[in-house]
Formats: sequence, C-alpha cells, structure tokens
Amino acid sequence: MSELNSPVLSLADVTLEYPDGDGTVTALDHVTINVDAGEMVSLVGPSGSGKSSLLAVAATLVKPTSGLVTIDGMEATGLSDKALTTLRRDKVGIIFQQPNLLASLTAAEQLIIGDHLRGKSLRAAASRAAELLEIVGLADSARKRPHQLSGGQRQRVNIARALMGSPSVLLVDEPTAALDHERSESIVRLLRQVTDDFQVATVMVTHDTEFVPLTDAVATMRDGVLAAAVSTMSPVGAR
Ligand SMILES: Nc1ncnc2c1ncn2[C@@H]1O[C@H](COP(=O)(O)OP(=O)(O)OP(=O)(O)O)[C@@H](O)[C@H]1O
Repeated sequence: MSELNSPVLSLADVTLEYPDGDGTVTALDHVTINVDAGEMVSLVGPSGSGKSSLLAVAATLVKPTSGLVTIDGMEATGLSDKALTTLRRDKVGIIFQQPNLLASLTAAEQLIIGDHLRGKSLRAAASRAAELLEIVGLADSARKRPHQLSGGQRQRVNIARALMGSPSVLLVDEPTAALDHERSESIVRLLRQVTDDFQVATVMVTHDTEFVPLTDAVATMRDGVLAAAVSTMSPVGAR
C-alpha cells in the first residue's frame, strides 16, 4: 500500500552503467524522478539519451548500478528475483511501441490468457477483459484477431492488456511510433484517460512533443542526465 501523498513510482539517485569494451557507458546518471497516482509524465530526449534505460529500470527489468527504485512504497532494488517478479506482475503495466499480439488469438483472448496463467479464474479474467475492451473503445471487436484490427486498434488492445493486472504504474515506450497523426492523438488521449480513471502513475516516452500538453509534466533526458520535470499546465490549463 502506498502511503498518503507518497509517490507511486520513485527513482532516487539512480545510476545505470553498461559494460562497454574496457570501460562502461553511463546510461543513467544520478536520475531522480517521482510520479504520483493519476499523474502522467512525458519523457523526451534525443536518441541514446537513456529514455528506454529509465523505463527498464522503473519496470524493474534492469537493476541499477546504484540508487533506489520504489513502487507503491516497496523498495525494489533489495528484493529477490522472485519477489521482483511478483512486484512487476502486480504493480507494473508495460506498453511497448509494437503491440506484439499473438496472431491466432482474438482481442479478448490476448487479455485473458495472461490473467488466466497468473491463476485468475477464466470467468473473472473474461469479465475484466470485456470491461477493459469497452473502456478502450473495442467492445465490438472483442472477437477479432490482430489482422482484422487497424494499427490503432491493436495499440488499444495492447493498452487494455497492460491494465489487466490493475497496475499502479504504467510505463509506455513510444506508443504512437507506428501510427498516423489522428490515431496517435487518440492513443495519447486514451492513455491520459486511463491514467485519470485508474489513478496509475504513467511515464510515456515520446518523440511527439505536440502531445506533451496532454500530460501533466515533461522530463527531458540528455546523456543520461534527467532535467527536473516541468509542469505542462499553463495558467489557463493546457489540457
Ligand atoms: N544493453 C546495453 N548494453 C550496452 N549499452 C547499452 C545497452 N542499452 C543501452 N545502452 C547504451 O545506453 C545509452 C542509453 O540508451 P537508451 O536506449 O536508454 O537511450 P534512448 O534515449 O532510449 O534511445 P532511443 O530513443 O534511440 O531508444 C546509449 O549510449 C546506449 O548505447
């Protein structure tokens, strides 16, 4: 359980070094970021600046060289691999650029299979899947397979699937990279809506700076260094 007013996602003084020949490359250099429930932060910066590394560390997929990662009050860097897997499964939703849907499964089955494998009853998983497909605007497409869906619809399935486990944190990597402008905007608006409705802490890596005003704050990476997040709210309200 998160304490009142404490951030849901917190990276504190996180450094990540990768081996590089005889030396190391510093992908994250003393990065600190806090994201609250219902807050959506855009993460921008040039290629190679460390954005994907930040998401990987926040997702607990990569252990930082130093610093602390806390999710919903649980400090991740000290946990065993087993406890980390449980934390990730229960608390973290990840949305990659490419939806990576299974070709033979319907939209509903893409959502149900993960939950069922995690031990949830088929009935409960199917009911949650139906609810989420409706939220992402795909109630009529539950029985369609990936090839029968547009790119935008496939990304909506991807978003619904990430929400199946009721995560506290949503980590999104370039969700609009493969979409045209109109579909890109509707996907970012959907991410905004689910961030608000489910009160998740969302970090979205994006190159589309025009959608940044739909988010609460923008954080900029450069050479592994994260500049302090800047609020996107104008005095008259940017949203
Ligand atoms: N597995 C790895 N092994 C070694 N170096 C890596 C690894 N992953 C990333 N790096 C290096 O870490 C730095 C940050 O890379 P990262 O992929 O996090 O940047 P990025 O901002 O996400 O870039 P892009 O926008 O191109 O995806 C780069 O110098 C990259 O070459």
